[in-house]
Amino acid sequence: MNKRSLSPSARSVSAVVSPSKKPRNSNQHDAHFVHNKIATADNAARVDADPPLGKLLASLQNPTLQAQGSAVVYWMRMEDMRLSDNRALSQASAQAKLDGLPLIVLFVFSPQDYVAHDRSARRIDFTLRNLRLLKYSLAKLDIPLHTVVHSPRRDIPPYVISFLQSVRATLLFANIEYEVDELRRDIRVCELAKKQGITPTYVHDKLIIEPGVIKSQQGRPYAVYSPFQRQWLTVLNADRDKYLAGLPPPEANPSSIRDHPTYRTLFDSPIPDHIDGFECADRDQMTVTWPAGSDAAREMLRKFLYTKSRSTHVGLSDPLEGGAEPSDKRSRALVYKEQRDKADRDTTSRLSPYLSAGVISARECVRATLDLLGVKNVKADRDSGVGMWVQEIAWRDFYTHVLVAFPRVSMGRPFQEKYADVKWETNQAHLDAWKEGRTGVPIVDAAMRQANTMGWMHNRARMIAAMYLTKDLMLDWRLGEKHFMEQFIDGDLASNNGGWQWSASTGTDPQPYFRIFNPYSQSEKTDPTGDYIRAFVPELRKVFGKDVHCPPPKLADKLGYPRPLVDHKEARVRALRRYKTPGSE
Ligand SMILES: Cc1cc2nc3c(=O)[nH]c(=O)nc-3n(C[C@H](O)[C@H](O)[C@H](O)COP(=O)(O)OP(=O)(O)OC[C@H]3O[C@@H](n4cnc5c(N)ncnc54)[C@H](O)[C@@H]3O)c2cc1C
Repeated sequence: MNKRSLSPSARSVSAVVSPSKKPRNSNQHDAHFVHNKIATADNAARVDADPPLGKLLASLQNPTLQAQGSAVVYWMRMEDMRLSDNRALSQASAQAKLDGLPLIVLFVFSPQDYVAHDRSARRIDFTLRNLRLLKYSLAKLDIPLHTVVHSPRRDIPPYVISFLQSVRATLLFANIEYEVDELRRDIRVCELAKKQGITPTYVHDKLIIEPGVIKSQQGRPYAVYSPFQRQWLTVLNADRDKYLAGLPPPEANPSSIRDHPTYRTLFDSPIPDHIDGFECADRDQMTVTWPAGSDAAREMLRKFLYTKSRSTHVGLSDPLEGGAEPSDKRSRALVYKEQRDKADRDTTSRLSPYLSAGVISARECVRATLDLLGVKNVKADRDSGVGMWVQEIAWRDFYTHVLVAFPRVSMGRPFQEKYADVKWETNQAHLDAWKEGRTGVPIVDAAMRQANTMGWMHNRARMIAAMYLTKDLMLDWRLGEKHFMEQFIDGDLASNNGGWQWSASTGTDPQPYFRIFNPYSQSEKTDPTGDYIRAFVPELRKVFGKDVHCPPPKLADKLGYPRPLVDHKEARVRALRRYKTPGSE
């Protein structure tokens, strides 16, 4: 994401809304690091007119032939934390074998980027936990994983080049990160590499179909999901082997690398216990609820595809723990269409942290649906459970395509500029109550407390909580976007921004502003048993029936549960007025 230093006139989101607290992720590397959040409309338009992915791909054209080095480097990033089915790693390994060279893996921690991206301590800790497993698996293949904490972030390109020089490597492989800052960083790496006789190779890996392929008849990127998804499916099934091919893990290095005077020390590089400023306060709970590693991710995928949902797994729990009955007809995947909007059971896969960190590939998820159905063609229809689930994977592709084609969305701008002037409230007390789950609307409070305890939220709950912040409390969607990133273990800029702009009715393919969720009727649909609310809102643990969705004032007072911050009907009228004429009171 590129939210920093977009222009001298770029403003911080806190300035538009209310004085915000000191950033919780400030740390010793970044005590003076300030990142601006909202680009001017002109600057955003300039970046949209010439998106940086095109520049990166152009700078990879016509590489000059380089003298062979002594090693090949794969630069692992936060989104590709697995060994198998990893395109850049696989290509790096194949090249190393071809050239008879050792393979070295590099990982650069960049605290300033974590601040700029509002990364949560949970997401950073998940990265560290995965890296520990990866380091172990790589070491068994005699492949060193070299890690470094690097600040300031603007110096990462020269650092990476100097690392390659220090290990006498002339080939660099990496998977593309699609956020603006990261693309600009990689363009700079390419510029420096050219001067130093190094050939970089950047490949598409994150998505099923890479950005740029799915276009409208006019050759433009889609800003609406349904036609995007239809074409996505056609393109995918027309070239299934290309888009879904699995790739082997890297081959082992010769064991002699461990005696090599330069390379042997790379094996000693430690995985830090934590990154300063990102200490994960509930690491133990996170470790149980979101176990690290590709094996855990695969087991979660298997359980989703082949076993039933459980009411015991609403909140913090071990997803790998037994108890789920194998079911060939009622597995979560097969009844996903009917059940996915229910938050009172583990109806969805809960794979988002693993997909966001690349612990499992989206390709593997889609391949697994083919095995489940025993078919060759990918199904992504609205009539079947599995088809609906594949549509969610397509949403993930869609939002990253949007980010690449319209980088403005990651620069704090609404996709629809006409809503840039919508008048937001300035109310720190309301914002705090929303964050802490004290709005007096049980489904919203359950959702927010689920985020606070699990670092994750059910999709429908995210929509309800986001819609409530923006339409009922009339608070700026960028505050919610930032808060989710700071809380979630699955924080992904494209999906989070897409989800927020959809809910705030400012984005591509948004919920129209006049369709405003009624949180009480949403609650009855999303949590028909009330188990979700009772799991996260202990004040209401003994309340059943309709009251749990909307406790009568006297009951709420007796239970010590807050009264609603705003009246939904009145808030709705205010939102309609302000959206209809942006700028009006
Ligand atoms: C306001 C808001 C913020 C969000 N922030 C994030 C985020 O930071 N990271 C994130 O991964 N998802 C985000 N989402 C999308 C979605 O809520 C989560 O992906 C989903 O809840 C994860 O649960 P799951 O893995 O059980 O999903 P499943 O229902 O099992 O879906 C499978 C996978 O499809 C993808 N997916 C599902 N729904 C969406 C969607 N609406 N948009 C994009 N991809 C989707 C995810 O990778 C998910 O793991 C957000 C949605 C909203 C409304």
